Amino acid sequence: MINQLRYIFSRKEKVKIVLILFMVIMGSLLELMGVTIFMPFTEILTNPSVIKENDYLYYFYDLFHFSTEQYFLAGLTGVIIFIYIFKNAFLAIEKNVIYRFCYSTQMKLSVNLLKSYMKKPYTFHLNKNVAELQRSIQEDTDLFAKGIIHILELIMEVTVCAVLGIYLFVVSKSIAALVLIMLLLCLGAFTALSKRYSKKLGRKGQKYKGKLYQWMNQSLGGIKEVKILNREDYFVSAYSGYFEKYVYGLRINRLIAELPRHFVEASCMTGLLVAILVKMFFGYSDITVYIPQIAVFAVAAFKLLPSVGKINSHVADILYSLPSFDLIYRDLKEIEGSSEEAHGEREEWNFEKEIIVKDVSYHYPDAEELVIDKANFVIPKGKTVAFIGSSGAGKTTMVDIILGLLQPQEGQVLADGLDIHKNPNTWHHELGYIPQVIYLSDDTIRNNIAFGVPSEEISDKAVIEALKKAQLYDFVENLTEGLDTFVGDRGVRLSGGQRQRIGIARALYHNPEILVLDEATSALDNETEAAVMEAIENLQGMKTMIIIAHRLTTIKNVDEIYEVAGGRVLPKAKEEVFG
Ligand SMILES: Nc1ncnc2c1ncn2[C@@H]1O[C@H](COP(=O)(O)OP(=O)(O)OP(=O)(O)O)[C@@H](O)[C@H]1O
Repeated sequence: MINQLRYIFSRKEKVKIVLILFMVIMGSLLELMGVTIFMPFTEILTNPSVIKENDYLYYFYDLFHFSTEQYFLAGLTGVIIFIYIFKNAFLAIEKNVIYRFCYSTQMKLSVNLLKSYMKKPYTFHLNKNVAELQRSIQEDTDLFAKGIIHILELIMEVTVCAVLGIYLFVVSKSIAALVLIMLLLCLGAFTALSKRYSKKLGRKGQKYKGKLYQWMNQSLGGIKEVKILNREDYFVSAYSGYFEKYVYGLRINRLIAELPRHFVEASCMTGLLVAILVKMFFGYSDITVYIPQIAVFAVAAFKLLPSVGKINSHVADILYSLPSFDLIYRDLKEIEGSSEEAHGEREEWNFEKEIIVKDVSYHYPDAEELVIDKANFVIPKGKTVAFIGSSGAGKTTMVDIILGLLQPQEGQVLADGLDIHKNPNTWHHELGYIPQVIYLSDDTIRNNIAFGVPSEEISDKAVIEALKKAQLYDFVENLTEGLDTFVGDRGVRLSGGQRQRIGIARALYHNPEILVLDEATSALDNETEAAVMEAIENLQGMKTMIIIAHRLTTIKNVDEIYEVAGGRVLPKAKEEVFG
């Protein structure tokens, strides 16, 4: 764990941790002062003449020229009040510093994880469940922050206990020894229990939390199909099943964390009282001799016992959050260096001539069979090329390779000699991509078209131009709020064809040289499909276009057709395709 923390925290944060530890030790010393100050207080209360008998007390009595013992006691009361106010103010500030540090760490890790996941190659996302990534970004970073709080609080409690323990030992060795033995026994037993169960429970909790996110996404993401098929109960029961397992783990871990507190309190109180009785029967019989000692022990016990209970609780909570420490460390380390930043900055580059696909072969990381086997073809600038083939033949795979999302195991894709997989940032600048299902965010039409461009940098002129080319401008112009119209979550307030054309406008916003279209014909009716295709056909000749065709009717006017079948990508004459 130490190595993980050393890796996760920056130099500046490590300095902050040292400062926090210093504050923690200061806080513990203040706690000690709060307790020790009661010893002279109770002594003077029971026997005022002690002021003159005790050299230290008399020194202060004389120094401040107190005329009576009552005034001295009043002065001492003032000091105690001050110490308590100062101590509690200091502890409040200390907590604020700890919380600020931990929650800003949580924010930093969450943002870093999101950024790192987004920078990972496309293949990383093919093998990952979105729910798991959501959980890591949200829940694991939350558990990490809580884990750090527990570690700092554990150090705080241990210091308090150690300092108070030493002090009690000075006051009365026999009582302190007995209490200490009781405490150590309790601590040992319960720490062993948490060690055995808490980390395991944490790992399971992490797994179930991922499942909860997954079922939440599935239930609400597919709400249309769910409602029509009346499958609400199925999704709710799967969700509640995982929640039951998740809360079981939470409950057991909380019990492991909380039980010792009560056990420790009961057993230590017993130890303390038995020790006093033993002293009384076998030592001096005059109970007043013990009053100051008992008072100190009472105050100390008041502080010490909850602290010991909390130590157990923190240990259990730290162990529960360890799987999140592991995950964050592993993910940040794995991501380090493999992000696409390694591909460097975008260069000034314009596509002028052709895309050459040269001996390209590809298989998915977890499969051996080649989906694309030695593909060779050329797409000249300004031409429209369609890929046809049966479902599962590899059309999308071929296009994803051209998009630079999938890196072929063999061969190259060269655009005017530029290896697109070595220069993805430069390449992507020339591309516009229109997927089958357009992802629309719950935002305005303007922001959905400029997608990812900060509001103040959006050019309305470019948005309108893109809408016109996508043949959607008339529709938007007639909306009361025009470009400011909200489209609803995933564009629920738009029709399928409108969503598709927003996708086209989005791809055109940057005025890219090459347009890649995964035809969404299956989702559209004939009339809408015709409108969408008309928008696309209008762009022919102006742009280089690559179309994944699902219906032959839509590609009558393309320049070239390639058929993907059995891993091969071969040109097809139009006469052959259309008979
Ligand atoms: N992430 C993946 N991991 C493993 N195999 C995959 C993955 N994605 C696709 N495949 C497999 O690769 C093959 C080609 O898939 P691809 O999506 O390219 O076909 P397609 O021609 O575009 O099909 P469709 O027309 O149905 O969209 C299929 O057999 C598919 O099962």
